[in-house]
Amino acid sequence: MARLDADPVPAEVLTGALDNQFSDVEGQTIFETSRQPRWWRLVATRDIPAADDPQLLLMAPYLNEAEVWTPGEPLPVRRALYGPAADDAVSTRALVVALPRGVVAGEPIYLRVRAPTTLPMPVSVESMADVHRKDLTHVALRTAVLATMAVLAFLAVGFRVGVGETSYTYLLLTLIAQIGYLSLTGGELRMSPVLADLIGSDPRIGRLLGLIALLASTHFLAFYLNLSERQPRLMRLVEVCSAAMGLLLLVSLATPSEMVGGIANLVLLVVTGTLFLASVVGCIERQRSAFFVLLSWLPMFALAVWRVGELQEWWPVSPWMQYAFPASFAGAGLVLMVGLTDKMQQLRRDRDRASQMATYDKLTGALSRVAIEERLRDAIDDAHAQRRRLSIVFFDIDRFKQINDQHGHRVGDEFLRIIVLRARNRLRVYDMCGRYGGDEILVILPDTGLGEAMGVAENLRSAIDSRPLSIDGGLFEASLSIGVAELRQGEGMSALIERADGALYASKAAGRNRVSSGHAVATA
Ligand SMILES: Nc1nc2c(ncn2[C@@H]2O[C@H](COP(=O)(O)OP(=O)(O)OP(=O)(O)O)[C@@H](O)[C@H]2O)c(=O)[nH]1
Repeated sequence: MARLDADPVPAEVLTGALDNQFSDVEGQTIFETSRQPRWWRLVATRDIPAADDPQLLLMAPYLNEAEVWTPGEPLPVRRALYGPAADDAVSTRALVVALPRGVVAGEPIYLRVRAPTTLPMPVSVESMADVHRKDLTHVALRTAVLATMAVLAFLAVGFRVGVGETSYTYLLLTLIAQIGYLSLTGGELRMSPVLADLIGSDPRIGRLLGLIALLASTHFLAFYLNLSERQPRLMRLVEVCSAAMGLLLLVSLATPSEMVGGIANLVLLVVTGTLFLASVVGCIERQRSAFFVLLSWLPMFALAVWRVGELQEWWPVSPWMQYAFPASFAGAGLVLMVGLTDKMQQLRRDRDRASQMATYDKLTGALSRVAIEERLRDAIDDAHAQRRRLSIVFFDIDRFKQINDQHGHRVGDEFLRIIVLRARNRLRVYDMCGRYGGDEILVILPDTGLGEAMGVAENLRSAIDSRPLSIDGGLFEASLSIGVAELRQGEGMSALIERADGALYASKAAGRNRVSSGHAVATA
């Protein structure tokens, strides 16, 4: 292969008069860095008979356009992925030009190539049968990748609506922009003639979609890694990069300049490096989400480095890249979707644990003060609405302070725990028991009148008084002072508790270890 760094009129080139001005190019890839049309000369090293039905292929063309003069043909064949020069008879894998007379070794084929972006275009010759066979594989692979991403995008919509989590919107935006970018650069977009006409050959659109994908995925990953809290300094760097990307996004709309692409690549490098560093640090700190990010990014990162090497011509262009790169996008989307769902589950577990802690008292397992008050409020509303009876029992351990002072807090804790356990064992399943204060316990007895409630209270008192508590091998006498009150018509929670509390203190005042009702004092 050889290249001419000029664009003379075709007649001059085709006569071979300028052949000595062409410079040889190694490998089999057209890699056009100039934005001006340039001439290429391809010379076969062996004969290819016309019977093989040979076709010249220019792979992964994206926006590149080629005019091809095959031997013996006075007029060129024009080929492009989009526009009037597109050939719908073959897939978007390559620009295909028939070589109906076959190829004779040493005979030149001239190409005039216009490349609006710097992307390598490997060249090969295949039989028509091979073109069709490989086209089928190409379409199957590309469809699998794009369909996977589309399914992930649908799932992201479902999760966004179902779970109500904003980060799914960023994931959705990332996927949509990536699908757009891939189908634009891969040529699938031409299946929609309207879209193809509208944006098909505009280099700004690819850049724009690439930037949107990058911006959305950066936002998503920063949220996902919880960077603002865990690594605020890296977050600031990511914010600066995001602002730069936003600016580039606007600029890329205004100008098709290559500079935008160059700067965008630089920002991409910085932001990728930052997020990569953040996820490595996260992994060292055993942050679950960081493992997911690393898992999803490593293949993409490795392929991006490989691609840069190709673009820098450090190594030849690999044909599998046009499948591996999109597949890594789909893989990353899948891993992140799983990772995000895992995070949602973790959040739910945390929330459940927090709610469990807020509802139950850790030491005794009884309801917390907030929870027992809430239940009492509901029970009172029900009792008033359905004209049913409701009573409460309020008890306090006698001389509990002494236990703490003489035997220590640990024994005191165990004392409290056993008393509440015994009390709960004497209650019905629908009675509710909560720790109201330090050693004060409130019991709600639905559908219960004062007389019956006094019986329950007496039962509780004797459950503690009748048998000493066994703690750490020692036996401890314990007793309860109890107040009972039945809900009166129109009475609210505070008034009811106040009456039960008053009765409790009446029990204390009368010598402890006894049950009192809202009015009278009952002796043990
Ligand atoms: N071990 C332990 N002690 C607690 C806990 N919560 C409160 N207390 C203690 O319980 C004691 C409550 O004392 P009071 O009810 O005021 O007095 P008392 O000694 O029980 O005397 P009377 O109630 O008058 O019979 C205080 O010494 C608190 O420090 C707890 O969770 N664990």
